[in-house]
Formats: sequence, structure tokens, C-alpha cells
Amino acid sequence: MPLAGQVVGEGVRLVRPLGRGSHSVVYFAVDAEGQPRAVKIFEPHFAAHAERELAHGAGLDHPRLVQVLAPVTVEGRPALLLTYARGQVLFTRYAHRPALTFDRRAYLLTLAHLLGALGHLHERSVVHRDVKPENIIAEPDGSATLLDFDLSGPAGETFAAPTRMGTAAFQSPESRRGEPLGPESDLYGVGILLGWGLHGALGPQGVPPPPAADPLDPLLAALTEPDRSRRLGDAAEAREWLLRLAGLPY
Ligand SMILES: Nc1ncnc2c1ncn2[C@@H]1O[C@H](COP(=O)(O)OP(=O)(O)OP(=O)(O)O)[C@@H](O)[C@H]1O
Repeated sequence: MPLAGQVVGEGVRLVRPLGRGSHSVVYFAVDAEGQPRAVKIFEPHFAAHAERELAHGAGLDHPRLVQVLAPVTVEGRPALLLTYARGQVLFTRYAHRPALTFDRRAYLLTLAHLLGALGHLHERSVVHRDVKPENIIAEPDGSATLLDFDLSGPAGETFAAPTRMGTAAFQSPESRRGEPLGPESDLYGVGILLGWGLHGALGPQGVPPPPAADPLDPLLAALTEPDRSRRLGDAAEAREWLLRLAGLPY
């Protein structure tokens, strides 16, 4: 049966596919009160990802984070009812142009919102572990929402075997080594995003190319420091630094 038109949970109607990830397909939906929602439907063998996303996304309450509202089931598959993030996936928006050259103010606001969202997660000792342009949705003015908590977990979480979390181009060196991750590992991903915005390229091994002269260069260097013990690891401090170097009022 087609998923569009089906009613799931407490009167939530699936409308159309919004996106697809490696663990799920996500539908735009409308709830019983007429509120726009998203429903993330996992493949049955990714049930553990749904549980992880519910565990770490349910208690969040920040305007720049998608909120996990409730678990639902769609045709026997585990699924989650989420708040809907308006806008365009960052990767699509900036696929063909360096964001900081062509759309500087909007992209800086996106990074500031991303750092605000990460600060909220980190205050709760949760690490996102998959900061990348596919997991950020931005409105035309740059206002942004961070989504996808199915790899998230407590800072310093260990696994039975070394586990490489995240997406190659945005992975910190410690993540590539399979070490437990902390807030500084998420900030490395923000650094790669900043480098992508400045240079329009991710560079080899996910490390941005040598920075051209830009007021944001010191922040780029602090966020992409390979040694995690020397890297800038505080999202609020990074946000403050970003706004100061960029000369932004917000
Ligand atoms: N709450 C939401 N509001 C709007 N769009 C969303 C929402 N959640 C997900 N999407 C869309 O669905 C896509 C896939 O979502 P998500 O990244 O959470 O899936 P995933 O299976 O965990 O992906 P992966 O692990 O490969 O990153 C997103 O890139 C986005 O386009």
C-alpha cells in the first residue's frame, strides 16, 4: 500500500516523501490539529537506530533542533513523529557555490544556529556524532535546524569494539580512529562546514585546504585542530567567536 495518505499514530496523515537517509525514509505529515510534522520511518533492521534517536531526541527543547515527539509504527516498521523543519537541506542549497562567498550572512547565521543547537545538546552531555550538510535544514535567511539523532549518544560512550561514527568527510580524526567521542568531535564537523563555506571544498581526508585570508581563519584553525585536546570544544565559545570575527550583531 502506498504510504502517502496513510494515517499513523494519533491521527497523523502521511503526505509526501521529504527525504531519504541510509536508515530511513522521511515523510511530510500533518497531525490531527493540522500541524506540519515529519515522520521518520526506519527499515526494520534499523530498529536500534530508532530507539537511539528516541532516547536522545525526545527530551530536547531548542528552537534550532528537531524534536522527537513520539514513537509510531508504519506498516510494522519502527517510526518517529518529529517536528517539521522548514527550508532546504544545506547540502542542496550550497552544492555548487562556496556559501561564505555568495551567501555570507545567511551561512554565518546557519553556523551560529548550528552552534546554538550543539550547545544545547552538549549541556545535556549528548554528542550528535553526525554533523554534516544533509542533517541541517536552512531557510532562505539562513535560519537553521539540526536533525537526525540516530547516531547520537552520551559524551564518551564506549562500544564493545572500536566504532567509527559519522560520515567520512566530516569525521574528526578521533572518530576515524574509532575512539569515544565528545563535544569537540562535533565541533570538528562545524569546522569542516566552515571550511566548506570559505573554500567551497572539503579538501582531502575531510580537512579543508589551507585557508585564504579571511577574518574567520583563526576559528577555522581552532575547530579543525587535529589534536582533540587542543581543539576548541565549547560550542557557546565558538558561537561567540564566530559572531565577533564576522562582525555580526546576533
Ligand atoms: N524533521 C524533519 N523536517 C524536515 N525534513 C526532514 C526532517 N527529518 C528528516 N528530514 C529529511 O529527510 C532526510 C533524511 O533524514 P535523516 O538524516 O534523519 O535520515 P537517516 O536515515 O538518519 O540518514 P543518515 O543516517 O544517512 O544521515 C534529511 O536529509 C531531510 O531531507
